[in-house]
Amino acid sequence: MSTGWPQARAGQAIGLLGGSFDPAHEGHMAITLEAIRRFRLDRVWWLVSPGNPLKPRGPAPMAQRIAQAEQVAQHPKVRVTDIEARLGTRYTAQTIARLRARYPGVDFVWLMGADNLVQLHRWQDWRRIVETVPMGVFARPGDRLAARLSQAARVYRGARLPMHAAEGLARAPAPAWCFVNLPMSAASSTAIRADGDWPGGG
Ligand SMILES: Nc1ncnc2c1ncn2[C@@H]1O[C@H](COP(=O)(O)OP(=O)(O)OP(=O)(O)O)[C@@H](O)[C@H]1O
Ligand SMILES: O=C(O)c1ccc[n+]([C@@H]2O[C@H](COP(=O)([O-])O)[C@@H](O)[C@H]2O)c1
Repeated sequence: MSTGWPQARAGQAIGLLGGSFDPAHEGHMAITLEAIRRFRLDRVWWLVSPGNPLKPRGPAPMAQRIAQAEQVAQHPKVRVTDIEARLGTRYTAQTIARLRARYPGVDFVWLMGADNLVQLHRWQDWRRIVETVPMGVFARPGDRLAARLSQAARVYRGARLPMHAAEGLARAPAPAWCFVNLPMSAASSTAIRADGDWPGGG
């Protein structure tokens, strides 16, 4: 079980993949590995959320989601964490502010799928997030077009880096974001829960 604070040194580039992970699946791993490669990240931390503020249904218990995520995230550069539970945060803007204070000199990059870019403008202090950390956004089946047309993409269209500049994203001053087209994974927690393959699912 991942407890304790992960280590990071000043100068390192750390990707943050926040999620419900209810349960974790190959899609999470696919974007994590792509982020490490494209953005030259030293590590990716999975932030297992105590509960997405926009999702009405509560997730399976934290300990269960963490244990399952650790089975999926078998990679030396990937760390599953309960950081948000420790910090007592579930809003990303607050989490990022607290992490930056706790890890001075570390370059954090927020990672998410295209479906989350579509609704980013509904998150608490969403502009502060975009203006604080660079963001890597990953194509997801069905959401590519909506992501491009999203409010966040339109407001920050001038801050978008082309794919060939992705390796500089972590060191770029915010706002900066990059949309990554990759062989898309159709995996989703919703589908796994619907199949009845996740005991925490409802
Ligand atoms: N197949 C995928 N391709 C791209 N991004 C993904 C994929 N699956 C999850 N993500 C991204 O990973 C992050 C965490 O996802 P989350 O834990 O909510 O899984 P999910 O499959 O989207 O769950 P649910 O179906 O319950 O909404 C989100 O930013 C999400 O967009
Ligand atoms: O900060 C917010 O207002 C906010 C609203 C919705 C989602 N988020 C974060 O987005 C991440 C992805 O959530 P999910 O449930 O789609 O995996 C996770 O870290 C959530 O805490 C954050």
